[in-house]
Amino acid sequence: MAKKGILLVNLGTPDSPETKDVRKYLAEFLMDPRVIDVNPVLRTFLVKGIIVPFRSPKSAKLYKEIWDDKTGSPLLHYSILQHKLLADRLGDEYQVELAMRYQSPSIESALDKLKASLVESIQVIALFPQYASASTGSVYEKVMNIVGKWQTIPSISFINSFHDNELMIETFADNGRQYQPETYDHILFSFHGLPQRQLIKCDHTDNFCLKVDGCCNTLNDTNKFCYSAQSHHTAKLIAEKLNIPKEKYTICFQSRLGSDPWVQPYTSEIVAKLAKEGKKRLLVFCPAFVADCLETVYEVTEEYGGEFKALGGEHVQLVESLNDSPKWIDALEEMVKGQKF
Ligand SMILES: C=CC1=C(C)c2cc3[nH]c(cc4nc(cc5[nH]c(cc1n2)c(C)c5CCC(=O)O)C(CCC(=O)O)=C4C)c(C)c3C=C
Ligand SMILES: [Fe+2]
Ligand SMILES: [Fe+2]
Repeated sequence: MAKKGILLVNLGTPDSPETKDVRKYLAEFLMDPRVIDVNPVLRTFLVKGIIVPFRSPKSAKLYKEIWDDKTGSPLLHYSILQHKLLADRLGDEYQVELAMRYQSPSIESALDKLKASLVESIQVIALFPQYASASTGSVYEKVMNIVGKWQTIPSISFINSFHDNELMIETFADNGRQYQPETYDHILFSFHGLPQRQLIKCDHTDNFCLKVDGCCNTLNDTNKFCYSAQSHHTAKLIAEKLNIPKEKYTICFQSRLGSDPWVQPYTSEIVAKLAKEGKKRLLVFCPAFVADCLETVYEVTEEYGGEFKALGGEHVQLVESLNDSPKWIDALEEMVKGQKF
């Protein structure tokens, strides 16, 4: 009997922490028109002329800090575990493949495997809880470009986002609970940032995101695809599960690149403000990531942790990502089985 194909796709990571591989990764990633969304001439100049040459050696040093001798990049390591655990869970009726949007394993090679197995359908899950054109949108465009050239196109489905998935929220809450959030001075929900213009472009009404006061802080029918509003919603659901009162947490955005305005407030500014207010211990959730990666392990723990301590704080504790938690695999299984063709 024909199997059902499942394609899990995460962002991608360099093949090694060496500068040449980081350069190759950053060039592929940042030349994506959905990531650096400016005209092609300016994008090529910015990426190939400035960002890649200057950033690659610095990023390579950071990747070396988080690279494990045996398992390599945490992002790839946990993605491989998630793939294996989900495949085991789903059994013979399904064929599950893993791909990365950038670098390896490629989306092309994973789709080729599903094609060769004559799967009856393909369900694509971009592993980003909140929708952004630069992440989920880019994965789905790439899949459509490849599959669109096939002679026979199977039934295919995409999940726009899973920012409010109950089992995912519970997994983050369970991970946080073990640190006893009530013993921390303040809690941060730090999401990957996004240029503000990308929020505006995702607003199909053209007069809501960043135009109406508080527009991107509350999810509603008008802004249901807004990355910021979805992020706020995820954070509120985790905070509710843990009974964290509103005044005890802040939603913020990290990893800004370049000088254009990104979604605010910036995590670095919040960390500095909290240190100046005399807060000593921070607990940080990063619910834009389903696997620990450079942006969580290094940026939160080392970079923000260092900045916080330099300003008088004592400790920044990262809450682990979903990684290989059984409940997160339950969430993936539920997403797969809940999808009707
Ligand atoms: C959560 C989803 C992500 C969105 C949205 C996103 C947008 C985005 N990112 C950059 C620039 C960089 N991001 C980098 C690393 C990185 N980004 C995500 C996820 C999203 N990015 C992840 C999971 C990672 C970690 C990868 C890993 O190998 O661990 C990097 C590289 C690291 C560095 O040099 O600092 C850059 C650069 C932009 C410009 C952008 C939106 C427009
Ligand atoms: Fe990123
Ligand atoms: Fe918005």
